[in-house]
Amino acid sequence: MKLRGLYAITDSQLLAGKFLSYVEAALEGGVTLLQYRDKSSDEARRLREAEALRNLCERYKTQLIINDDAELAARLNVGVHLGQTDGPLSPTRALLGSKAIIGSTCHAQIALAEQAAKEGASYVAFGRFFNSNTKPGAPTCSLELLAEAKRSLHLPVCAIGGITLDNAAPLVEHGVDLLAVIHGLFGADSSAEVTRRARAFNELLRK
Ligand SMILES: Cc1ncc(COP(=O)(O)OP(=O)(O)O)c(N)n1
Ligand SMILES: Cc1nc(C(=O)O)sc1CCOP(=O)(O)O
Ligand SMILES: [Mg+2]
Repeated sequence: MKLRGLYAITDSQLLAGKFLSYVEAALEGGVTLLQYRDKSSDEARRLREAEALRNLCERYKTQLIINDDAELAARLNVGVHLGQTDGPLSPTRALLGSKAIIGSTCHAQIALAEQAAKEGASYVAFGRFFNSNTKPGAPTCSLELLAEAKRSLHLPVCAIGGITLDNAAPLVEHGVDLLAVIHGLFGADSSAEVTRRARAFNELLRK
């Protein structure tokens, strides 16, 4: 499967009161990967929401990825995204199996991406590229690193951090496969606007 397109990531605060309607609006506009990102420790709610997302994703033929939590991903038989402090990649690959999508945060370091590739990552994520409402303190990454990543790695490359329709084009020009977006997608005033934005992100990646 080709991993290229919009990578929509949920945010429990931003989506409060409109969680499923906004996610469905994004799926309507086209989403290659949907990440469930919830930093709470409310296990019951996390399971309920992740199951609801899995059902939606099945309807729209979108792949669901769970942030941080390989056990929950294994329980739902979906993919996982791991940061540098979220646990080792190789045992997660063994747990989820060869077909599961596993992503790895590599900040601005090609060496981290090479290591992730060796350990079985399905894609590598670099960021942050712009000012981020969601994670203002994330380390920064340059556009030049993307071109280097495309040259030296044989995995889909994902960009994250402050991405909007107004600033995404240079990322695509530098070879990005996946645009990972929270606020620039779900910070919209209406579900119709979420769908419009999702379509427009995909349009950028088709060029
Ligand atoms: C696609 C994607 N890229 C990077 C991250 C960040 O992961 P991490 O560094 O573990 O930070 P948290 O998201 O867990 O706060 C991501 N989630 N998704
Ligand atoms: C979760 C996350 N990780 C980042 C990284 O650089 O690793 S930036 C980020 C936040 C992405 O949200 P927004 O699109 O609202 O900026
Ligand atoms: Mg994490």
